[in-house]
Amino acid sequence: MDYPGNLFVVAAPSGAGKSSLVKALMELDSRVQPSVSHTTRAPRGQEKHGREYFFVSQQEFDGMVLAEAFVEWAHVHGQRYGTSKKAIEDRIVQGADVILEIDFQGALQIKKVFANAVLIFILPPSWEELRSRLERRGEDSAEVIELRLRNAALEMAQAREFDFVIINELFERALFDLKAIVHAQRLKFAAQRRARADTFQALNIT
Ligand SMILES: Nc1nc2c(ncn2[C@@H]2O[C@H](COP(=O)(O)OP(=O)(O)O)[C@@H](O)[C@H]2O)c(=O)[nH]1
Ligand SMILES: Nc1ncnc2c1ncn2[C@@H]1O[C@H](COP(=O)(O)OP(=O)(O)O)[C@@H](O)[C@H]1O
Repeated sequence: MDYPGNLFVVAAPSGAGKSSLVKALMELDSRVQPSVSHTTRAPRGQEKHGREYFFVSQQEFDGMVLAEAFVEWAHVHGQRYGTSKKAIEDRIVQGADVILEIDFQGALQIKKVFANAVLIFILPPSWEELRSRLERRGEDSAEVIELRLRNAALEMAQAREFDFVIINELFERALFDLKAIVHAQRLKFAAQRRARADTFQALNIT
């Protein structure tokens, strides 16, 4: 499938800094729009329905799975999370670049459906720093933090499957890398689309 917009997928273990990086990228680059996922987990302090996530019940999530409303969904940290078709398709058809913050299982599913999706993995500089960021964020209980750290090893083992890996040690440096990847890939895909359109025209392919 080919659309005028591009898909960027960012995955990382919890606490590596992906939400902060994606938020900062969107402030710098208005062509990048978020995909808002559905989840069965409860909202955290400042989170709003429809902004960070659509917070739904298990039954609502089941209904969406049955209705084939998701491009991908997965079990993560004991909850379910999914990207709806609605969250991305309209926007990439209109030429926007959509960025998905999802786990590695979802990222690999997306790559199967959208072969041109750009997969970016964010790594923390060390285990100590990952733990301390989760603790400093202060949003999760001690048990939830331990679960997320246990799952982090499995998630980080998937980093090699991604197109790009960014180490988020210094925030500004990691943001620069993310911005550079998005800009370079955008230019690459635009050039490919132009070359294909020119060739189709030259060969009278309609
Ligand atoms: N597969 C999939 N994973 C998602 C989706 N939305 C969020 N996630 C992932 O679920 C995990 C937990 O997210 P969240 O509860 O917001 O915690 P955080 O990553 O610590 O901020 C993260 O790895 C997210 O990237 C989605 O739509 N699909
Ligand atoms: N490079 C960094 N250096 C120090 N702290 C960071 C850095 N990047 C993010 N953080 C902090 O780490 C915590 C986790 O970041 P967050 O973006 O919520 O991670 P994720 O979305 O991957 O779970 C937040 O408190 C955030 O402000």
